[in-house]
Amino acid sequence: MNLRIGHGYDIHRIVAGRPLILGGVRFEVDFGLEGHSDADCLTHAICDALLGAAGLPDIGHFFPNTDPAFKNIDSQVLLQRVRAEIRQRGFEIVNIDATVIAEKPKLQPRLTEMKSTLAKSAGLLPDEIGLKATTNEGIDDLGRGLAIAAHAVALLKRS
Ligand SMILES: Nc1ccn([C@@H]2O[C@H](COP(=O)(O)O)[C@@H](O)[C@H]2O)c(=O)n1
Ligand SMILES: C[C@@]1(CO)OP(=O)(O)OP(=O)(O)OC[C@H]1O
Repeated sequence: MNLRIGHGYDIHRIVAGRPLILGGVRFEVDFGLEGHSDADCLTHAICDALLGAAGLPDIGHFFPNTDPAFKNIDSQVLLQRVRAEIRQRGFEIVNIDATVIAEKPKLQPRLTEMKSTLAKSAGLLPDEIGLKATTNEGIDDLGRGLAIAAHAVALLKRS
């Protein structure tokens, strides 16, 4: 089997006055993430892991942050488009694993919902997605709650 691994990372600054969306799930908190799209850094890291595994350029190449078409776009739409791009090139997703680094909010109670939302967009079963949350233990700007970041890896096989 021809397997290909990819890695993705994204970070977005915390700001007031925007909704917080992570893994396609909205959190009812008084802050959100800055960005051109809905700023869902978890979904962006997953998109980059998938694109990287396929040997393709990153998310900004496909969905430029200068293009008004992507203003406030739901990142689940971007993930669905990334899935289509890699399928067109003969790849199928085997699994995805990701970690969100956030001081707040507590993500653990919503991880199942996030996995299920991401799985739908990626065309996977929920147990083909791994998802964890950790704080940055108060260290640096992530630890001071100034941003939320995510790392992801993805495995593809030739279909
Ligand atoms: N935003 C977060 C961060 C962490 N968790 C959960 O808490 C556990 C302990 O976090 P540490 O940073 O001390 O490792 C972690 O394993 C997660 O289950 C969370 O839900 N949301
Ligand atoms: C998602 C895109 C869409 O324009 O915009 P942002 O929300 O700014 O996200 P980022 O990860 O900084 O850049 C990637 C862009 O493709």
